[in-house]
Amino acid sequence: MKMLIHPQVDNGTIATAEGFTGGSLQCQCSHHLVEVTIAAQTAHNHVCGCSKCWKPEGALFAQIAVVSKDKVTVTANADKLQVIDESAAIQRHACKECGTHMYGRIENTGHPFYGLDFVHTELSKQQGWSAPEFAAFVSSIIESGTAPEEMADVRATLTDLGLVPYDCLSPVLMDVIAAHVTNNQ
Ligand SMILES: N[C@@H](CCC(=O)N[C@@H](CS)C(=O)NCC(=O)O)C(=O)O
Ligand SMILES: [Zn+2]
Ligand SMILES: [Zn+2]
Repeated sequence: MKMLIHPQVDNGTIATAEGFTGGSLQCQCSHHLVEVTIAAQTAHNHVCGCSKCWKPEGALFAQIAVVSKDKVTVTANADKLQVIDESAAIQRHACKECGTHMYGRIENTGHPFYGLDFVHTELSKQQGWSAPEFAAFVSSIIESGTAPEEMADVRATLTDLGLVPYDCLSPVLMDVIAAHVTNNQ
């Protein structure tokens, strides 16, 4: 049975636009919206099944990509942002009013992904952001209430959508982490 994964991928993904140089993200408030401007194309876009990443209402997965933190600026209503868990590796800055996560930043300079921010490009009106490539932390959706019996359908749906399911990150990103650990011993 086909499962609903996330509105950005359920009906096919929007292709990456060549020459795309960024845009802005808005939170879901009806007024005084938090706005984050991203002055670059994103990379490693994927859907994430972990319990910590923000998902729109009803979605099984989050949609998330990375971009250099130097390219990320809060351009409106920054006072509405708060870090939801100071102890997490990814400091997720969320709107206090609507709960939308606007960007996640790694502050630990020794982290393999230090320098990258995590952003939900579904919050942008612009089209052409890097397209989702894979599915991460698939088994983790069980921690948010999906029955283990449904996992075969979830994995088959992801595969049909061209999003290879992984239970951690993609091999390319796992290699980045392993190389970082090795080079810092
Ligand atoms: N099974 C856990 C996995 C959480 C997890 O490790 N998430 C990954 C992908 S976003 C991560 O890198 N987390 C770091 C963090 O949340 O700071 C859950 O669902 O809560
Ligand atoms: Zn908001
Ligand atoms: Zn996640």
